[in-house]
Amino acid sequence: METIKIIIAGPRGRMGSEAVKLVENTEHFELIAAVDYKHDGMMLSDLPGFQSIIHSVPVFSDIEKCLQYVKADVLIDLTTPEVGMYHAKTALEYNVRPVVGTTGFTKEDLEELERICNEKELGCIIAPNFAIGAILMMKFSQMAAKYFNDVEIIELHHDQKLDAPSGTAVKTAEMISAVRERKKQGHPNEKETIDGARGALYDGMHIHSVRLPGLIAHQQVLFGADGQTLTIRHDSYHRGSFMSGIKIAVETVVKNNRFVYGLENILD
Ligand SMILES: NC(=O)C1=CN([C@@H]2O[C@H](COP(=O)(O)OP(=O)(O)OC[C@H]3O[C@@H](n4cnc5c(N)ncnc54)[C@H](O)[C@@H]3O)[C@@H](O)[C@H]2O)C=CC1
Ligand SMILES: O=C(O)C1=N[C@H](C(=O)O)C[C@H](O)C1
Repeated sequence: METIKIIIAGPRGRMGSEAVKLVENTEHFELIAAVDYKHDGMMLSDLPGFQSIIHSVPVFSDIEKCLQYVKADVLIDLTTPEVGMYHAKTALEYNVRPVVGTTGFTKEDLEELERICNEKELGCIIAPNFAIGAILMMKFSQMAAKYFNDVEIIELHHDQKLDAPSGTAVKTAEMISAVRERKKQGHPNEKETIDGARGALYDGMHIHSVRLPGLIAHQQVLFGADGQTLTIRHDSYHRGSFMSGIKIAVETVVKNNRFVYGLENILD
C-alpha cells in the first residue's frame, strides 16, 4: 500500500492528539506536519505530550504556509467549525483532500465544500461521527423511522463541547427526515413554561442536548408508538472509538474524487 502523507490540524486537542497516535501507529500513514494556532516554527516533539513521538514534524500556525511547505495527500481537521471550514477550503485549493471530523458546519458550508470538490474533482470527507457504532445507530434509526414517525433525539456530551446540537444529532435528524412521514410531534397546543423545555426543533422532531463532565459522546434515539417505545443508543467511552473511522476515511478519500458527508456513505 502506498504511503499516505498527512497533515493534522488541532494536534493538541482531545481528538487531534488521538489522531497523531493513529497516524504514528499506522504503517502506510506518514505524519508530515501539524497545524496549530500556537507554536509556529516548532517541532511537534517539542510540545508537551509529544516528546515520545517517533517521527517529529514541523508545526505551522498558518495552513497556507504549511501547504506551501509540505506536499501532503490528506489534511485531517479536528478543530472548530470556522477554522475547519477555512482549512478544508484552503486544502482543496492546494489539491489536498480534507478528512474533517470537526462539527458545527452549516448547510451552506457543506454546499460550498461540495461545489469546490465538484469543480476540482477532488475527494473530501466530512464525518460528524467516526465511530462505527454511531454510524450503525444512525442507520438503525433511519430504518426504524420508516415504521415509527414519532421520535426524539437525546445527545449527551462532555461539558467542553462547543456546538449544540452535536453534529451526530443533526446528521441523525437529517437521515430520519429523509424517510419519516412528515409530522409535527407532541400536542398541537403544547406550550413551554420554561424556554427550551422541548429542546431544538428539526423538521418536527425534538433534539435535546445534555452537557456534563464525565461524559464523552453518547446519543439515544427514542421512538414511540401506541403501547411501545424503541430506544437505539450508542456510547463512546473514549476517543479511541473514533480512530478506526478516521483510518477508513483517510484510506478512502485518497481514492475518491467526490464530496462525502457522513461515513455511512463510504462503509460497505
Ligand atoms: N467526527 C467525530 O467523530 C468527532 C468529532 N469531534 C469534533 O472535533 C472537533 C474537535 O473536538 P475536540 O478534540 O474535543 O476539541 P478540542 O478543543 O480538544 O480540540 C480542538 C483543537 O483545535 C485547535 N485549534 C483551534 N484553533 C485552531 C487553529 N486556528 N489552527 C489549528 N488548530 C486550532 C485547538 O488548539 C485545540 O487543540 C469538534 O468540532 C468536535 O465536535 C469530536 C469527537 C469526535
Ligand atoms: O465534541 C465531541 O466530543 C463530539 N463531537 C461529534 C458530534 O458533534 O457529533 C462526534 C461525537 O459525538 C463527539
